[in-house]
Amino acid sequence: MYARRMRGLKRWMKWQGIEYSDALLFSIDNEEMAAQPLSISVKTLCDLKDGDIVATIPKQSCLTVKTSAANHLIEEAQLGGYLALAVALMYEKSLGPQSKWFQYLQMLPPFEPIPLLWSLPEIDSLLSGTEIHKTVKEDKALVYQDWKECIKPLLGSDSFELNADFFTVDEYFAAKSLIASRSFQIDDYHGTGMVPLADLFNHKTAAEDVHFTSVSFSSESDSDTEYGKRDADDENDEPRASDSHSQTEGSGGSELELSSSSGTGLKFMEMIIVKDVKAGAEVFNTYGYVGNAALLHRYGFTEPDNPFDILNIDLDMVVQWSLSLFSCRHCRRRLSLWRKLDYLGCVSQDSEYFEISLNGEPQMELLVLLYIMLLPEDNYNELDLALSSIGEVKETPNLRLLRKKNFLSTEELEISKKLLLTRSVRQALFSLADGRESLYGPNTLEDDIRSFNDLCHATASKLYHSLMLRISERRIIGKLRSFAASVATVHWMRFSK
Ligand SMILES: C[S@@+](CC[C@H](N)C(=O)[O-])C[C@H]1O[C@@H](n2cnc3c(N)ncnc32)[C@H](O)[C@@H]1O
Repeated sequence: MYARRMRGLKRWMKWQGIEYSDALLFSIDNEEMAAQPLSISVKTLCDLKDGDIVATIPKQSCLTVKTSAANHLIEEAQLGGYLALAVALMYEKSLGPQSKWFQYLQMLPPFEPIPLLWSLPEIDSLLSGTEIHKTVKEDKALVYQDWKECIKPLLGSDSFELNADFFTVDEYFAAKSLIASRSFQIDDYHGTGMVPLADLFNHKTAAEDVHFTSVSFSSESDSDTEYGKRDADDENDEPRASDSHSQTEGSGGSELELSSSSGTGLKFMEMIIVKDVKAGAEVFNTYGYVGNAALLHRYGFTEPDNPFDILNIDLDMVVQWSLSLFSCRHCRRRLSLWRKLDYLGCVSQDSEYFEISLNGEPQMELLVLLYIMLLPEDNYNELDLALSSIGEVKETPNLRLLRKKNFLSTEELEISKKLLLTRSVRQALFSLADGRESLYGPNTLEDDIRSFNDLCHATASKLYHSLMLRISERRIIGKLRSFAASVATVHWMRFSK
């Protein structure tokens, strides 16, 4: 059945002017597993060389708000962002064989089993403690709210004549999951859309084989715009929050690696090989330089040993730790002194948090906060006085240590970090590690690893990926403990001069 649909898709791509190399093989990996959603990968039948162009995709063949037959409806209903694209997708599905994308839609999975589509008990049992537990629950509520406020009213309207069966809340969640896992930012005019062929490539972290380039008719070499990679520090690499229309854009769209700032003049996108690929191998794209939390959140899978994994500790947890040792007044004053020194954690929506890197190193801001919380009262008063003085501020050793300008050079930063790692700060890091670990519930890391090793990936995909995420995060907690156990070797001399 799938082979016939695949032939239909290939014929359709030809009609649409989508050209691709004969070397590309679209392989259905799990055809015999009827209960599983279809899984396609792209392989190469012969050696591919760096620079080979393996596909050309006209933008007109992409399913976007601009190209969809739902364009007028979407404009009239004043829908925007990913919500509008979801309506376009649902609308095209509702047209059946009348849709320009019928053969393309026939090969799409009905949905992608990303956590947004998991039941609440599944989310609570599989994701608790992980970086995405709270976000996924919030996403679920917001997506439902979007449907109720923006899509449901369209169903009762005579002017739109929508087939309600294709616009149910379940269909909306399904459309959101497909957009999250396989939409691309095309250009300013088309916005985000579904890009046939490009969305068949699987992801490999930081080891992709193809990039995308937008090509103009007139001057190809001048106007090429690279799409393949994001900068490692691209802020879009984190799950994002809403835009103007929908509050749930972060959960709805991922913008796979095809983004462009190009204008409307560029009519095609090209897929270019960026490193040699041997015959028979899979050809991978990259969906961005992101850790397992973001991969699971947006695309429904994780990777072992992901170098972009990270762990966060909420400011709330630090405050709770502090309240377990000190009075409320103490905590408030110390926190405000930390802010007076111009410190801030990472901020996302309504939460403030600190990052712990893959190798277990806490963000400098966290070390400074712990140090201030634990300062003896005399030192705190001295520091507070120095900061409150009008006119010339009296430099004290602590002020010199804690001022942000000391962290500008790598050498000073490393020295400061070691000085901040007093015995009590290290003890505090252990307590925070314990607190963060307790969020995962009663199962230990060893229990998780044992369950993971006993699993069959193919039949227990949700459990497999959620365990992979828990294990990746808990290993970082282990490294945080090792970091806290490391002994500082720098002396105060430098700062007390
Ligand atoms: C853009 S599609 C890629 C093509 C897809 N395999 C298909 O069958 O159409 C993205 C989806 O492919 C799957 N996928 C991509 N890369 C993967 C990987 N490295 N490991 C597991 N699943 C992956 C995930 O289900 C993801 O949501």
